[in-house]
Amino acid sequence: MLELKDVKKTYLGGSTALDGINLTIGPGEIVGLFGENGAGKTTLMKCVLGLLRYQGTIALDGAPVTTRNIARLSFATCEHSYFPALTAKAHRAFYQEHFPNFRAKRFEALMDFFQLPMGKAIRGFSTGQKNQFEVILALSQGADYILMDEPFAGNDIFNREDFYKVLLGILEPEESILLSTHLLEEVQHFIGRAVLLHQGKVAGDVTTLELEEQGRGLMDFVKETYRYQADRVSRALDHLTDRE
Ligand SMILES: Nc1ncnc2c1ncn2[C@@H]1O[C@H](COP(=O)(O)OP(=O)(O)OP(=O)(O)O)[C@@H](O)[C@H]1O
Repeated sequence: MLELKDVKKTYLGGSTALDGINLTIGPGEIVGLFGENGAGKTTLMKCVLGLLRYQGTIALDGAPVTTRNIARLSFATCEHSYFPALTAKAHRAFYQEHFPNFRAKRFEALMDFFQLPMGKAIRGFSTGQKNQFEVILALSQGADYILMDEPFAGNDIFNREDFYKVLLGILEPEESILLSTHLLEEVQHFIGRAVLLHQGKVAGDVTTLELEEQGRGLMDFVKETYRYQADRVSRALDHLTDRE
């Protein structure tokens, strides 16, 4: 169980990115993390991983996240965490040595799925391939909480859609995913729960089962939560062009 209690993050210079986040993610949950640009999604993940200082508490099965349990968390980010000069083969050897639960079979199956070469330095991959490799590492590390922050920037729709299907097929029941993305419609059949952030606060939290029971779609829920203003574009244009 990953538990965030009253987590606050204020960056130097005074910008409040997280404003009292309470969130619990249990084993096996696949959670979509949504929110406008600047809502706090990346900051939340970085706090969980201990990459940023924060106020409040974050615990993994009741224990703080430290070097003792950090391997239970993995992170795929478009800021990338792989070694650009190393090949996939060298990454496999490195991960095998440093992560006792490394899933070599999954690593190879995903390399094969994305048709990535084992013997080429990652810096020679295309942007989309680099992101694919980042995701492969996060999924193969052997973590039970896998955090993915906009993992598919630069990937084509065919790769993304097939990938979600493959992912659902390979995940073990105890593996949890926290996936931040703006591609809401694309992941709606993949996730089991949606958490909506707005200005550093949890604005909505719903399971897809609850939505089904209410006969509502994820898009309806999101629009209602954000009180989506259909006339936003025209108002902005009016404002920009000084129309009355
Ligand atoms: N290093 C930083 N220094 C100062 N402010 C920051 C820093 N990183 C993020 N912020 C601010 O914190 C807030 C949350 O940013 P964050 O990157 O977590 O949002 P996000 O939801 O991931 O956005 P996006 O969808 O655009 O990636 C924003 O107001 C942002 O400007």
